[in-house]
Amino acid sequence: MPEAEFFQKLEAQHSQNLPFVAYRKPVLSGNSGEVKAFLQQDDQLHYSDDFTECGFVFAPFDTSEKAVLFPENASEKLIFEQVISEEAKFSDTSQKGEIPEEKKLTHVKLITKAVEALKAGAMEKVVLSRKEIVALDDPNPLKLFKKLLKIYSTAFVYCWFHPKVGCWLGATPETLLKIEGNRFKTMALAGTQKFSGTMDVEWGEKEQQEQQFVTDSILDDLEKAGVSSSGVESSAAYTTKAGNLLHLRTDISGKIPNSKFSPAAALAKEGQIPKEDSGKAVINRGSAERIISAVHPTPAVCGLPKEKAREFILSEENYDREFYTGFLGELNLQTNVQRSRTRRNVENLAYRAVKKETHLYVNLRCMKIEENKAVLFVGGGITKDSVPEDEWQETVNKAETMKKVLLK
Ligand SMILES: C=C(O[C@@H]1C=C(C(=O)O)C=C[C@H]1O)C(=O)O
Repeated sequence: MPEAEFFQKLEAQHSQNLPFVAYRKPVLSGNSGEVKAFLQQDDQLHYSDDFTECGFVFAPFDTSEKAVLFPENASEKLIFEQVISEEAKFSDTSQKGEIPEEKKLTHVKLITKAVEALKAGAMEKVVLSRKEIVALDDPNPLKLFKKLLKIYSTAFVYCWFHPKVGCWLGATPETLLKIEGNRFKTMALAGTQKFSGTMDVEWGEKEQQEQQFVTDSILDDLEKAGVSSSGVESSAAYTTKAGNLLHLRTDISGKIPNSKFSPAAALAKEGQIPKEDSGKAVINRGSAERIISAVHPTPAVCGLPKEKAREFILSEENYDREFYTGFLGELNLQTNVQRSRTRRNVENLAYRAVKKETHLYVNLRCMKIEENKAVLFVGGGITKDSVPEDEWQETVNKAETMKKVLLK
């Protein structure tokens, strides 16, 4: 579909106050990327019960709250191919968008309190965040989405709207979980410094340690979800760029086990679902739920130990994160896999395999649009070695990702 038609349809959807999401996955090679959209046909609010549904999911940070779903069978799907040109430059925000001193004092105070708790051994890491409000001249979310598409080609870029929930936009560098068939991928992303023209940088002890916490904890959570460490590969930590920032990243991948931990097989045995449904597809869908619940929220956005950090966040942050540090993306979508047309494959019709794919991202570098203002959400990992002033500056740097498309 031509780009102009894609955006006309989205504008029409938005002006009718109907739910939609438009998004593009990171473009890591080549010079084009697919921009897709789900346009829900009415304004009903659907939820995902257990991540076995098919569609686009938008989940909050707080796991006690429900994840919103745009069901695939209740949505029109659109797609266009975006040609990636050299990353467009928008305003240099470093001198603009003054933040009131009081905001800084409040955040520094919160971090100081956390460092004391960390030094006393209450936790090993806690991720603390804040929100920041920027007035908008033009709050049209689709215009902002177009700008995000242009400047952040290696991020997952999205614009999500539901009249009963709100409007969110973001450009996140972090995958929560990708599942293709019986293979999964995830990442441990933490540690931040400003990009100053080179990827060849040194990382301090604090950053290396906080990133290692994330890697270890994800591996641990996977093991608890039935993915044994022998089936998991993880890379060495390396430097990756996200907008004007650098992070430390470890890639983790592996095979999802079936049978033993399969809720589907168990249900079939108990006669709760038909025997034929205890097959692989169902098994893997059950596994998706188990893995999502095991890893989210990772210590990249919550902390360690997870429950203590979560309690600290909910009681001390003093605002509602809503969907920031939640996750979003494609859930159990069918993709056609073309296999070679060998005689055996042709006879077995195996050249037209259908795979289910789930691709979820952590909702970071994001904002909520409310009438004539944007509410930005930014945070960072705190350990006992954190310097409160530096942690404040890190949130200022992170806020630039969204400010680049907001400020003139
Ligand atoms: C919490 C955020 O980012 C996360 C925290 C990071 C850190 O503490 O260094 C780095 C990347 C993200 O995992 C955010 O962008 O708001």
